[in-house]
Amino acid sequence: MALLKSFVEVHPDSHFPIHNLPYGVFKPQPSSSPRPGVAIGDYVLDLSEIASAGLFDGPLLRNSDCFLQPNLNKFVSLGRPAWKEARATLQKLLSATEPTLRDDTELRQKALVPLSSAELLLPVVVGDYTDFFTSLHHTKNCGLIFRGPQTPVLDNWYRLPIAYHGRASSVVISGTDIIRPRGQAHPSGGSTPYFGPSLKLDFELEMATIVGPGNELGKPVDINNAEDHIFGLVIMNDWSARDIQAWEYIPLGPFLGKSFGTTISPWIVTLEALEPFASQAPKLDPPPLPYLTEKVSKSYDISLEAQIKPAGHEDSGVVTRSNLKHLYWTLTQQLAHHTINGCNLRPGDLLGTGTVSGPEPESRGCLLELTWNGQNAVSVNGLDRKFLEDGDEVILTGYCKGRDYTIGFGTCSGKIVPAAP
Ligand SMILES: O=C(O)/C=C/C(=O)CC(=O)CC(=O)O
Ligand SMILES: [Ca+2]
Ligand SMILES: [Mg+2]
Repeated sequence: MALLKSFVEVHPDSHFPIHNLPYGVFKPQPSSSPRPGVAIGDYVLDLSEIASAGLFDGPLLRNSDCFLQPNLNKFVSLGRPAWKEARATLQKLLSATEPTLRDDTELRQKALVPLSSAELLLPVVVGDYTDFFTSLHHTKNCGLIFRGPQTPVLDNWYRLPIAYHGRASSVVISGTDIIRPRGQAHPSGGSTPYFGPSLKLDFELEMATIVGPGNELGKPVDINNAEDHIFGLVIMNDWSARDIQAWEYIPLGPFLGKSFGTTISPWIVTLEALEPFASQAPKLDPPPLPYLTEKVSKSYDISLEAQIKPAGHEDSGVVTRSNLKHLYWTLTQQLAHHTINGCNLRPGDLLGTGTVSGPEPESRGCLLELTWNGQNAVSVNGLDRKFLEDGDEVILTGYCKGRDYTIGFGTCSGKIVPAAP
């Protein structure tokens, strides 16, 4: 690629260089209406202003009102040709050599909003949320902890990407407080369930696909077209109450132990921006059925990290570092499998990858694994943690490091506040 540089100054460590241009939804002022934007350095470019100025002048977006909406659902429904057109238009408008926006003081002042003053909102209306379970390391560790050493990973796991249907209503944007859930749990050794605030509140370090056009009911997505239905990715924290979960989820799966809150990062990083970081996906053994066999099987090299910031502390401490490339099933296999029975996906649906644990003990993606269900503590700035305490803030982040730039996701954070009385 020719040297791409913006007239907007971008710090070399910024997550948001001109190569990224992730999409979000924001309000420039508390009283403004929500509108789409892309992040560039320390600014958000207001796409409603760019559209109103007639600057989306390509054939697909010229007459579209997709950027005059309070969410990105319409834009993501348009599909890859429109996404590529928007990216080309925006990279040109923001480039150092293009005068249209650079030299129009009035438009620049309206359209470039400092990130520090913007309120970031959920980028899409999430109609449905599904969570997969595609890290072999996470699956093995959970199996050993919850089910013992006999068969920590069941045979079906290697044959299909296992998932459960999550709860879309409690998907929240980064920065939203998470109220410690109350519920039933089985006390060890006891026969009567305990009821009260969860004693084993955990985070899960995940990423999630934001679905693009989706499919009609009854018409599965072919595995080799599945990529056309992936608009981009976000970082996700699938908060989990391990005590509630362990007691309630046999035999039907996760329910109240997970549905009290799921946090996503505000910026959707597109597959176009991630393409330079695509890598060969792991070889599956046994080979998958034909409907899950893809001509090109891609992973992405995305470094992931979880930090905890205890109440009253200035600094956060890193508790784990992992990478999206550790996943066994690809994003496209997850998506194609989801539709194989005819189930329809809709624009803005959220498909969690599952907890992204790596092979080393330091790369485990949740406290359940890191502390082996509370048997050991991890150290956070000199404090011991087995599970999350009130006031703890969990900060997830992810990025791809290129030679001259970083493609980042920003942060996905949430603070635990005490349970309702
Ligand atoms: O293995 C279990 O019993 C439980 C696993 C989870 O809670 C993980 C889940 O939400 C899916 C994932 O994040 O991989
Ligand atoms: Ca999960
Ligand atoms: Mg959840």
